[in-house]
Amino acid sequence: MKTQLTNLLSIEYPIIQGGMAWISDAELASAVSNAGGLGVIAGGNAEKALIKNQIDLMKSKTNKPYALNIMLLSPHAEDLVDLAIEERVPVVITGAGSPGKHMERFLSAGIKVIPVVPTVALAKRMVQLGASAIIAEGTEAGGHVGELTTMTLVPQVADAVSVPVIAAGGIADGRGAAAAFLLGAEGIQVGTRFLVAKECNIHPAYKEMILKAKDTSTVVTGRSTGHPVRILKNKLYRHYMALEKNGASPEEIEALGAGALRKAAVLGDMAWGSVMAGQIAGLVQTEASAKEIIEDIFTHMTTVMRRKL
Ligand SMILES: O=C(O)COc1ccc(-c2c[nH]c(CNC(=O)Nc3ncc(Sc4ccccn4)s3)n2)cc1
Repeated sequence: MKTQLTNLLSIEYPIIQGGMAWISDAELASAVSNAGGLGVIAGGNAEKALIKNQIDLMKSKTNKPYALNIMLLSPHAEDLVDLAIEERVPVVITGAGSPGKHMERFLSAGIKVIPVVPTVALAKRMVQLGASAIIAEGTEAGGHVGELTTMTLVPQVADAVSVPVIAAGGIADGRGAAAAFLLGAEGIQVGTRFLVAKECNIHPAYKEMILKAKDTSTVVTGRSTGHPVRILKNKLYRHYMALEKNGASPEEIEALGAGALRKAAVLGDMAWGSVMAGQIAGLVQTEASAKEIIEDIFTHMTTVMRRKL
């Protein structure tokens, strides 16, 4: 399927795998890239050496395009900016902040930058700074989220910028993909459904929790600390709510989240880990390979579009 995004990135399908901290490693990313999408290695809060290993592994597993996702709240973000330039990473995706101060260095190194944004204003600012495309991520997404829904954010960003827009948040099958393209997107970003990809190395308990999730299984915590994050409801969530209700300080609440995502993804602690997932988790019912997931989404999308149009 050709779109402005597949042309820009030289990929076969207009799909980007969500860069999920502690989850999106070279095994998942290379499977997605080899299947024709854009595989993404997540920098998360990891140190430079660990991500360099993942980039080396990626280069050994695929010669297709891929991206490094740099989470700008990370204390190691500056190091990962250096690493992306040193390793000549083809695409950098940024999240949880504005990559403005790094844009010139990325562009000078020939790196395509695709910021994730939660608002039109940020999208316009990023394009002015030289972004090659924009991921407009709705509040339906897992992890760190803005306030606007995908349905409302995507068409407004598409009207506001001249570069390709990728829709993210709440997309897991052909219907979501069809909706995204009708809203003006040139591609989609999918995170939650790739959590149950066979090549995704999260703890089996995490996958089980995604497969059992319902429409109302997620909630956004941390609005009071300025870092709203969508997670599956569990004991950690109920403890967050009790702290917020009892007037705990933002520092106390933030402290609860430190290392909580690793606790969920690596250690499989579904009670006290931060089990990040999007609202579409309720639609994710079966495990499959990254290739099967990608082909299912676009086959389903073609069927839906033919039937409806
Ligand atoms: O600088 C400004 O004006 C504010 O700019 C932005 C504000 C928000 C965003 C944004 C929203 N969503 C995304 C992309 N998605 C994400 O970044 N999702 C994430 N999930 C888990 C993460 S790790 C984390 C994060 C917060 C607290 C604790 N841990 S990051 N970026 C992007 C830019």
